Amino acid sequence: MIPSNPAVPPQPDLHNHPRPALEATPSCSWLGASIDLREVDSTNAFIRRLLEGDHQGLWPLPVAVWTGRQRAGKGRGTNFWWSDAGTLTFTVALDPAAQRLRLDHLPRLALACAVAIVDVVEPLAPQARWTIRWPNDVEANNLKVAGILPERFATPCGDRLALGVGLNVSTNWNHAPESVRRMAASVESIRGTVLADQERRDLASRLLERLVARLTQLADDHPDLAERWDQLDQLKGNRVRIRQGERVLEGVGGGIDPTGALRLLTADGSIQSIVGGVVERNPPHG
Ligand SMILES: O=C(O)CCCC[C@@H]1SC[C@@H]2NC(=O)N[C@@H]21
Repeated sequence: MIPSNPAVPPQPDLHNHPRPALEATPSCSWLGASIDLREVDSTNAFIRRLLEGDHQGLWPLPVAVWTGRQRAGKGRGTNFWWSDAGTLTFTVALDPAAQRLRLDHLPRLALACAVAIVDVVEPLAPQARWTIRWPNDVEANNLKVAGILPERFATPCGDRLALGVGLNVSTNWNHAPESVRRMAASVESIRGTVLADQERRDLASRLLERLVARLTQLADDHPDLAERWDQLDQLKGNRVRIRQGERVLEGVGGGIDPTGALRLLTADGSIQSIVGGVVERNPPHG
């Protein structure tokens, strides 16, 4: 089906021939364990049960959970996350101490992961304009290609982090809700052609590889990481409206600072550091 947003060119039909499934058990020495589920409610919810269950201390973190289908995919806040088997869907559970991550790194976790995703997808569709939509989306040509859901769990073994990723690789939008179709795209629809079988096979392990590299930069407070997310910032120079519960903040995006906060340049000339909230799509002009 063609998206109804007139600004969005029709997405090519890339789904009429059989292709290998997305590789969901990549070999990666960084992972202590990899669990591949045909179907689950949500990989983040599964990880939470794993980390809070009886055998919590026995799991060799990092653990990744992969699935071809989520019945109740979670987005940020109360949002749901729609996907199909063409979406690379996984959650990695981390022990922050083992990754040398401190509390103040946590707000930057999704950004580091977003940069890792761009590292992998940009070479597959280099003609597109790849951006990070603060705080946790990866977009191409202003269409959402990946969402990231970081969560923190307090367990008897200590704090644990879950990093949930949904990356639309070859998603078939025919059965997606209209609201999703209007704003989403896949790597293949952005590229305009299907990926080669080998590119599909390599995607998950490439992504893990880049994730490890970017998490290491985060732990080291390496300036390249912050420089990269600032370069990729979609909101920079654009009108932004952010909802924080009942509160609405308006201004112009002034970049993402090294702590991961969004700088908002407001009409009264001040700069506000925003650490949370929901960024509205299509804020009114004015
Ligand atoms: O865009 C968002 O608001 C975040 C979407 C995150 C989706 C991923 S898919 C894997 C993991 N499991 C979930 O239930 N959600 C995350």
